[in-house]
Amino acid sequence: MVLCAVRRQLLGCSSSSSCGAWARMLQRQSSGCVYSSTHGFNPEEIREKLQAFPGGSIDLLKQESGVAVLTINNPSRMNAFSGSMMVDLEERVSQLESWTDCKGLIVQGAAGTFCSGSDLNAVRAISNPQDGMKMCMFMQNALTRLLRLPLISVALVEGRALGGGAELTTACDFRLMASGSVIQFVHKHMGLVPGWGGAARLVRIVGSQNALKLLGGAVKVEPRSWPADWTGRWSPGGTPRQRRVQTLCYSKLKAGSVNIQKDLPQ
Ligand SMILES: CCC(=O)SCCNC(=O)CCNC(=O)[C@H](O)C(C)(C)COP(=O)(O)OP(=O)(O)OC[C@H]1O[C@@H](n2cnc3c(N)ncnc32)[C@H](O)[C@@H]1OP(=O)(O)O
Repeated sequence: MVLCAVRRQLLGCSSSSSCGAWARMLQRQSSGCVYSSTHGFNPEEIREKLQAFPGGSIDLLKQESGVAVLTINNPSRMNAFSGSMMVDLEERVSQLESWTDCKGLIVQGAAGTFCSGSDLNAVRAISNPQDGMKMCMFMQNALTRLLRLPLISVALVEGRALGGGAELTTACDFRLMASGSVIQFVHKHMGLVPGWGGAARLVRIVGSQNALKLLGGAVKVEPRSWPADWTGRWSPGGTPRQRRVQTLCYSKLKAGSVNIQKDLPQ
């Protein structure tokens, strides 16, 4: 009962029926991967290969408020994803799937930057196309499950979100960018297409023409250069859902670890 009251307060519901409506609105398929054995995908096999490239971690902080914080933590490589971090991510998503009282998720990078994509050393070492494909399938599954969590998720972007880091931001409901931050799909500079499902998600967020510009031109997205629903500069009115996200972000700000006031409405 107490939990329901807290949930209602956070979601701004005035009655249990409107609370139920919110729950239904947020209801999304919380399981179900893109790739399974019917596609010849064996997660166990690729998990083992990824674990051979250690470094960094993906940390999950479950707060009593029901808001979780997922931190990409590999500062010596600008929070690039090592192989073991990919496996970590999948495990953290599983933990979030089973935490039924979780209402919100903030995805952030450690040490003032978001994520510089795949660890290039690991990418180079996974030298055959078959394993590269399996790694992409693995990350697409993990990020699809992240996006389908029945909660509100926000990518809090400080510093750079490059390559796979940019793709990760598209697996969240909203992106909130700190001053001076950049999201950039740098894949084309490396002769790559987004392998973590970011292109398909991007089309849904910004439309196909804008997605083509961002991907084909490796255009830098900066806090004030793109529409509000992309960079998180919400109008004071906003939709109810956007207001809930702002509430979540403000509580994060109050906790004191991120300084992004400049990009939020006063
Ligand atoms: C899914 C497909 C993908 O994600 S492909 C990967 C796409 N990402 C990239 O191409 C980003 C490559 N990195 C960079 O451009 C720069 O390091 C950025 C992030 C701009 C930071 O530049 P700067 O501030 O000058 O720092 P720096 O280059 O000295 O980097 C610090 C240390 O971090 C490392 N680092 C950075 N990014 C990665 C990465 N993706 N994989 C592996 N290591 C990375 C750098 O090598 C550097 O390490 P070290 O201090 O020289 O040992």
